Amino acid sequence: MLNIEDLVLTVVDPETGQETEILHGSTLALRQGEALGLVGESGSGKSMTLKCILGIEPSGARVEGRVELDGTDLLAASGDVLRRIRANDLALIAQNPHGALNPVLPVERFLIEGMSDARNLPKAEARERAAELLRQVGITDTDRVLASYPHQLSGGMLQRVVIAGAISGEPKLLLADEPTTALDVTTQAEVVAILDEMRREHGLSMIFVTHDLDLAAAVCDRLAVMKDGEILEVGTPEEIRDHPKTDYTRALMAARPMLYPEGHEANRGADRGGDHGTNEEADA
Ligand SMILES: Nc1ncnc2c1ncn2[C@@H]1O[C@H](COP(=O)(O)OP(=O)(O)OP(=O)(O)O)[C@@H](O)[C@H]1O
Repeated sequence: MLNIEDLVLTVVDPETGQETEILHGSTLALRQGEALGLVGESGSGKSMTLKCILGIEPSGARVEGRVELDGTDLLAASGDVLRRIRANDLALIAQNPHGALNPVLPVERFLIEGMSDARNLPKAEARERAAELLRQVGITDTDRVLASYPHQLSGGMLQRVVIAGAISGEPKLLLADEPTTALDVTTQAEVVAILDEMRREHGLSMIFVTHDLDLAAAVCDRLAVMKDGEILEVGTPEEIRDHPKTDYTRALMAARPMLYPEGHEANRGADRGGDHGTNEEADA
C-alpha cells in the first residue's frame, strides 16, 4: 500500500544556502495491514521519513524519489490531492499528544471534528459516537474526559484520546512517531497495547517510529533499522534478532537494559528480542 523508493531529502540553510542531505535514498514497502517499525538512534532520520510521507518536511527542503500510497505518488500530487489524502488516509500520532489537540477546546470537540460525517449527525449522536471511541481505547469515565480540556488530562489519557481520534477518521495508514516516549513506563505499556489492539482491530497499516528495538519487535511485523539517514536492514523481528547484519543493529539490541541477570526467566522477551511483554511487566 505504501512504496517508498530512493527517497532523498535535502535541507537548505535559509541564511547560507548550504545544502545538507538528510535522507540518502531510502527504499521501503509496506503491505496493507502491516506494521513496520522504523528503528534507530536519535538523528538517524526516522521522523524526517515520516515528514516526507506527510509532506511536512522543513520549508525549502527538496524531496526526491517516490512516495506512493495506493498508487498515488505523494511527491508529484497536486496540493488538493495531498490535502485530501492527508485528511482521509493518513493519521499521525506524535510523541507529545498536547500538540494534536487545540488547548482551548474540550476533548469532545476534538473527537467530533475528526469524524468524517460529523456535520450530518445530531449533537447527541455525535457525542455518543465520541464516547464510544473513548470506550474503545479503554476510557470508562467518558463524560468527564469528553468535557475535559487537554491540560486537565494526563499524558497517557491524552494519548489515548489522540489514538481514538486517529481511528475515528478511518485512515489507511497510521504514522506513530515515538508515541509513548513522553509517558511514564507503566502508561507506555498500556498505550502501546491499545495502539496495537486498535490497529489490528481496524486492519490499519502502521509505521511505528522508535529508538527501542524491543518495543518495535513486540508490535511490528517487520523492522527497518536506520542510521545516519540510511536504512541498513529490513526484516522480521526474528530475522533481525537472529541474524543482525550490522554492528549497529547489534548495539541497538544491546541498548535496552535488562532488569534481571542474563538468562533469568524474566528476560525471556528481551533475550528473544521479540516479546516485549515480559520486560514491560518487569519495568512496571
Ligand atoms: N528542520 C531541520 N533542518 C535541518 N536539519 C534537520 C531539521 N530537523 C532535523 N534535522 C536533521 O535531520 C536529521 C534526522 O533527524 P530526525 O528528526 O529525522 O531524526 P530521528 O531519527 O527522528 O531522531 P529523534 O529520535 O531524535 O527524533 C538529524 O541530523 C537532524 O539534525
